[in-house]
Amino acid sequence: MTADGAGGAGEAADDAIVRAEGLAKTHHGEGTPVRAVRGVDLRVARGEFVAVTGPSGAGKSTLLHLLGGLQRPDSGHIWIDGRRVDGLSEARWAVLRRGGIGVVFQFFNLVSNLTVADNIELPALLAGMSPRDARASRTELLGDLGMAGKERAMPNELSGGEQQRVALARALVNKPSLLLADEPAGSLDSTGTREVLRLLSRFHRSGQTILMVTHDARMASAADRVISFFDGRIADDADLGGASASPYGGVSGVLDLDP
Ligand SMILES: Nc1ncnc2c1ncn2[C@@H]1O[C@H](COP(=O)(O)OP(=O)(O)OP(=O)(O)O)[C@@H](O)[C@H]1O
Repeated sequence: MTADGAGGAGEAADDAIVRAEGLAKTHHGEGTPVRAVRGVDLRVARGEFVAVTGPSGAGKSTLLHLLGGLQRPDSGHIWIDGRRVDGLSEARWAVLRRGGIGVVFQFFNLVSNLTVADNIELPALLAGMSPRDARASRTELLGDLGMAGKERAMPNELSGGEQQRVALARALVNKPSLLLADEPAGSLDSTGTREVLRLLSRFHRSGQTILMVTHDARMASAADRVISFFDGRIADDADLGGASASPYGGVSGVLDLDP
């Protein structure tokens, strides 16, 4: 095993951005412990767009939290970009999320006393981007998300959907090798969903690896691959054959969201 724990012959040839083996997590809240993730093996190749779907309570968000270092597995191993990460400290996970992993969750977690512009630029500046490049990147992302002109707004002046888009822009500003997204259009109307989907598809076409949890079949059908999660396990893993090569996903009418 190497110093960072990524051992084994052939490791260097593995183009997986994410690899997990035997991942398990039980939540000990009030009442009976919940076995949310029960032995998951997963491999996401560089450049893939993977959707994770499944019923409420299946463990999808827990899986994403484990892969983003926001919760710790009880057992199993995780590699990100070939590097073993399940033993990393909180601080090292934070560094990884700042640089290599963009995370956008259902709750936007924007900094309430910073403007939209500052919320998006902050992670870029923390990762060492020049103020000029951070500003340019922020302007492009806000334009793509239909939010140009909202730079100086405070998060509490935005609708939920707008906050969601700012959170997505913030997650993408550092061009992370992996985007983890939990219901990235969860609170958006059909127009907002369409914008987010278009943006995700565009980033994916330019090489962005995306692992997205969604309840929305329209969102899922934009992915290359759909994993059905059930009772803490992968119940099905279907390759859609590069569906997202089309800007609107591979399923006819996927973006025909309006009633
Ligand atoms: N912090 C926690 N403490 C206790 N139980 C938890 C905790 N987080 C999740 N759970 C439980 O673990 C199970 C899986 O939850 P999780 O949020 O991962 O499922 P999900 O598939 O993402 O659901 P949803 O689609 O409703 O978001 C559920 O039964 C949930 O109640």
